[in-house]
This record gives sequence, C-alpha cells and structure tokens, in this order.
Amino acid sequence: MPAVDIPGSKSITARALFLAAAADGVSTLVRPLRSDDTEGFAEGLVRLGYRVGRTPDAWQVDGRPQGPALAEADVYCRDGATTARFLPTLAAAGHGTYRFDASPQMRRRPLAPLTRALRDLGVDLRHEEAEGHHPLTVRAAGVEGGEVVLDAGQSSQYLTALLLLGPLTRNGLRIRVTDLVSVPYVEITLAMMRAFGVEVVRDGEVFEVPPGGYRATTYAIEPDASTASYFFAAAAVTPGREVTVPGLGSAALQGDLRFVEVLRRMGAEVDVAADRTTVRGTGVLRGLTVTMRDISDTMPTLAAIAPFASGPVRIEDVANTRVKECDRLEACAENLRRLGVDVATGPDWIEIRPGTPLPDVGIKSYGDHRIVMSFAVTGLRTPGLSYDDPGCVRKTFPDFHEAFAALSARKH
Ligand SMILES: O=C(O)C1=C[C@@H](OP(=O)(O)O)[C@@H](O)[C@H](O)C1
Ligand SMILES: C=C(OP(=O)(O)O)C(=O)O
Repeated sequence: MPAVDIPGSKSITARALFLAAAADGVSTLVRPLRSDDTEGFAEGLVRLGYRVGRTPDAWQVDGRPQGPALAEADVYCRDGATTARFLPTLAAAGHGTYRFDASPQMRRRPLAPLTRALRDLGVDLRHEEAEGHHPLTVRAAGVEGGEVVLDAGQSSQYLTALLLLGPLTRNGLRIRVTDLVSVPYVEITLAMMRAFGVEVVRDGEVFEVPPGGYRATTYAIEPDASTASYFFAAAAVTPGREVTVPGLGSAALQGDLRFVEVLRRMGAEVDVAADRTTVRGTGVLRGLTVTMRDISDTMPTLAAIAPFASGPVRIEDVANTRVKECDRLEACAENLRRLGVDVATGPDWIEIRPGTPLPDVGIKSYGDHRIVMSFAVTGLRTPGLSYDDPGCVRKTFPDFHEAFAALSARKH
C-alpha cells in the first residue's frame, strides 16, 4: 500500500497560529505546514511582536490575549489570503497602529465585506489605495463586540476572521451571515476554536461567540487535503495505481477530503479509514456533473483530469474561484484549450469534454500553485508539458515537484 507523505494543512496551520497567538500561554503546533503562506503568517506574527519559535517539526507561540506586543508594525502578507485577512483582524484586538500590505496578486483579491464588518464594529481601518483591498492600516484600540452582519458569499475567510476575533472582544460577537461559501472551512474554524477552549453557538445564520479568550494548547496539524487531491487524482487516472495518504481519514477536519467521493463517482476505488485514505485507479473514469461550492480548491484538480473521462465533466457553483490566486475558471479553460481540449465556462461553471491532450504544451501558471499542481496530473498521461512558473508551488508545497516525480517514478 504505497503511502504518500503530505505536508500539513495550510488552513489549519494558519488558524493554529492565530489561536496560539491569541491564547493565554505558550502553545505548541505539531507538524505545521512549512510553505510561503504559513511562513508568511508566522513572520507577520513576529512583526506584530509575538514570539514564535520554529523547529522543523513544531512551532511554539507565546500567546498574548491583549493583542500585539508592539504599538506599531508594518506587516507584509505575501500571497496568503489567510494572512491578509486574519492578521489585520487579530491586530484590531490590540492597541497600536498596524499597517498591512501584500503581493500584487493578493492586493487584487477582495476583502471589503470583512473590512466593512470591522468598521461596523468600531475599528478604525483605512485603505491606502483601492477601497476594500490592501494596503491598509488598522488603528487599534480593542474591540467592544456586539452584533454585526456579514456577507461571506465571496469568501468564508471573512467569517473565519470574525469568529477567531470574537473571544478577544470585550462583549463577544453575534455574527449574522447573509451568504456563505466554502462552509467546511468554517467548520474547521469552529472545531479548532473548541480545541483552544471556545464554544461557538450556531443558530442557522447566526454565530454567537462568547468573550473570555482562548486557552493555550498543543495542537497536531493534519496533512493538507487539497494538496492530497493531486496525488489521489494521479491514482484515479492511472489504472492499477494506488495512493494512500496516512493521517487523513474519516476523522479529518478538512472538507477537501470529499474530493475522493468525486473520484469514487467517476469510477475510482476509494477507501476512507479512520486515519488514512486510499484511492486506486480502475481504468474507469466517467464524466459527471458536480457542485463544488464546498470544496472549490479542488476544482482545478478535477478540471485537469476531466479530459480523460469518458463523458463530459461539468463543475458547478464555483464563482468564487474567480477571486483566488487568479481567475481559476478562465485559467483552467485557457490551459485546457492550449491542450486542444473542448471546454466552456459560464459565470460559475466549467464544462470539459473528453479528449486526448496534446503533448509538449506550455502551461500558463498565472502564479497559481493549484494550476501548476493540477496540470502536473494531466502531465502523467501527456508527455512534455512545461510550466512558465513552476516555483509558484512554494505557496503551499515547496517540494511538490520532487514529491510528484517520486510518485510518477513508482510503478504502482
Ligand atoms: O479559510 C481557509 O483557510 C480557506 C478557505 C477557502 O477560501 P474561500 O472561503 O475564500 O473560498 C479556501 O479556498 C482557501 O484555500 C483556504
Ligand atoms: C485559495 C487559496 O488560498 P488563499 O485563499 O488562502 O490564499 C488556495 O490555497 O487555493
């Protein structure tokens, strides 16, 4: 049973860093993801005056329930949306002047619903250039709390940021959500807040977050389910190939593990045990229509293997993939067209018809790690694919190319 060692979850590492920084005491994060996004998050905490000790297998964070240790800081969030959305929210709980900026890619990505909600809560937050985008400055004086209305139809990260802030406010938060995508990411947030001692009460679209702060703890980070999708997809497109990912099973927090259910519907053999998941390619890969609103980071993975299916693959309800590292619907369509595959897109969907991808095509990365990692799977059955920016995988998996080559070199 060939096992693939998948690095830690980006989403869980980012939340664990926030929670540990906000907790009362020293927390230890076991097997954190070490990649550009999470190193950038940790670096941002250090800039804000938190003490973060890093060894390869564990990070230790000295929590400060009263917020950043410094009265002034300048934080660069790189490409990470969790960093760019969660850290200004954390800073709002402190006392001082904190400026945040991000890469050109992240500057283009929205955060207006979050910054509007923070302002509604009395936070002095100013955008330097475009309204609702980085760079921005928070003049923090603590947050009183109370009720706030939030539209999280574009990104669940807005809701996660406010949920994480809740226990640091003086009176707690009551968040009324009018729309919500990527629901499983909110479930990760709630489960992790519980692990740090906070129980959120949810009643339909209302989330009640009590005040009182977080308790420091030791937290083990599970492997990244979105990263695992490339390896599971690799098994599904290769008859007889089997991939097992230890540490990701029915107990996993991440919704993206549900990608294996899509592969099962297409014809792969899937076994989800308590603490590991195995996918085996059967030679059958059927087309299907699937909604990916909950697991949209795996949309490019499916799009990249879709030409090998025996019928059309239609992926629906993924409008928010247009505001990720790039417009992923168009980036997938553009690369599939370069491969000679018949593809159509609409406002929130993509449909891919069966076809044999052309060899020796240059894949356009758009600086998006998921575009590169997804089309690497296409490359298992299509010789000579190349990428204009292979290094952009550093955002979540710096060693992706080595790990994927090791898998491809294996017979099964
Ligand atoms: O909260 C998180 O850690 C994430 C939430 C999702 O974003 P959206 O809620 O913007 O879809 C996901 O795409 C992203 O990679 C990580
Ligand atoms: C969308 C992604 O990242 P983020 O929003 O955290 O930058 C991703 O990793 O696919």
